[in-house]
Amino acid sequence: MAADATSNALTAAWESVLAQADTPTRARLANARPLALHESSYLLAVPNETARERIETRSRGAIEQQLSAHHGRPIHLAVSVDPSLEPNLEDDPTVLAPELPLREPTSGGSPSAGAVNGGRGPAAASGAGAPLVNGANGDRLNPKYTFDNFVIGSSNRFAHAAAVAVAETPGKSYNPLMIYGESGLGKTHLLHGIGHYVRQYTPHLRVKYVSTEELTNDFINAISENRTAEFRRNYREIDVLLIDDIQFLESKIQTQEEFFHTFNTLHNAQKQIVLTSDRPPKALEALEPRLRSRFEWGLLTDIQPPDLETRIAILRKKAIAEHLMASPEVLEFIAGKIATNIRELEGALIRVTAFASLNHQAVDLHLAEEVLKDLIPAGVETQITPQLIMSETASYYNVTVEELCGPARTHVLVTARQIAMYLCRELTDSSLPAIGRLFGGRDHTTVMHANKKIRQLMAERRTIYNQVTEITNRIKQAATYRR
Ligand SMILES: Nc1ncnc2c1ncn2[C@@H]1O[C@H](COP(=O)(O)OP(=O)(O)OP(=O)(O)O)[C@@H](O)[C@H]1O
Repeated sequence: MAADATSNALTAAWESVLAQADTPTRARLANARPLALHESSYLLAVPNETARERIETRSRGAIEQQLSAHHGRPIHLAVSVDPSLEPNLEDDPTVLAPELPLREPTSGGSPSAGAVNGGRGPAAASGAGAPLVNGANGDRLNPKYTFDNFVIGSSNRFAHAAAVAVAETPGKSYNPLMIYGESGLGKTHLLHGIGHYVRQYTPHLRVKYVSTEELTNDFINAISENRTAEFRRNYREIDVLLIDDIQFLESKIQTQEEFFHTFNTLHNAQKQIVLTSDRPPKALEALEPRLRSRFEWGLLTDIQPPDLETRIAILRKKAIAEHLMASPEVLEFIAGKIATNIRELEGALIRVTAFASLNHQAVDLHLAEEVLKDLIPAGVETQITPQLIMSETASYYNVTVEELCGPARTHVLVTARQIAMYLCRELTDSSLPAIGRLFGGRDHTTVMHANKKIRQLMAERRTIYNQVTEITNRIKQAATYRR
């Protein structure tokens, strides 16, 4: 009853805001959802960073005024990003649409992409960023991530075999199956591979794929809207539950509690659970011990970085699948350059072939060397830290690091911030949440968004590509100087 009253008060306040809003504000609020009113803070969720920026910069005053009038006391608006509110997970590409009034980069049009480590660059769009489709069971699987497209080598043979075993007899072989390993080594690919396989060969089974971030958002929304029964049905009436990046459950106490019960329900009913993580359960220190121990009940398997032969084989497969023309010696050259992340490996191949095609040149060794000349050789320790990236980016845009981490959302600051976040992800091992914390305590979804946005803009706009390249060069120079 009390919850109903709270929810009614929240809705009534929101309706009063919408009623008073002018047309542009109403458009900005189209997919917004009020989450909670806590004392003098009104919490609103919007689907993406663009919407948040627009509301913060253009509509905050009017909304706060109306909320304060409605409640008869000063109300502060807090806007969070919840990507699940997005009808289609693609972002609004207009966030940085107007060209920025910035000084021109000193070196334009360098063939080397911005990111020195082979960056996910524009290329990544065809990999992890590829669209997810809704399957018959409501699961969302990337059509490219199948077992057929997965190259097996000594580094991933065991994980692949375990994934196939689980896909063939869900709930019977290993439960849960937990695959862990560093970023970009194929964990998500295997998870989707299981999903595809089950859908193809046992279509009556219900498969659900979610990232831990979506799971957490779903749970928060369910609580705030009194829909926990529905949430439980959605996660418990499932035959194969595939959860990506479970490390993001760390420190989320309430979601952990809920997931604990979901896990038990599924496990008791012999339903299959598959998890991926960047670390083994033991290293997930901010996870409840009872969950950690459950993750160890079934089979734990890691994925290691691939050896040279596997890397070449992955590139060959990718080149064939994407109709990219590259000779064996070029593939070997690229595979020799990037050893630790398959996403970067694919990114480098796509960058080389894209550059050749843009400039009507053949993909030969000389061109590949030129395009990838800024890559940091495998195994070389760099002194690139998030702090260095932040200070170099701030100085490039003539802003301070405090401003970069602060709340202001002018176009220049938004671009600078997103590029700095992108480079932190590309050039350092920092996790998304760690980067978010460095940038004034922002959420990891904000960092994820920035990453995706800059990758997309680098592919679409030469200005951004050049700016990222120039800032990267400066960072490298500074890091070399410090060595
Ligand atoms: N063995 C493989 N064969 C073919 N492609 C692979 C293989 N391993 C990884 N890839 C490709 O590398 C890219 C990155 O893989 P994926 O997204 O699965 O990594 P991940 O381990 O889940 O990384 P993260 O932890 O950052 O999410 C994907 O495009 C994937 O298809």
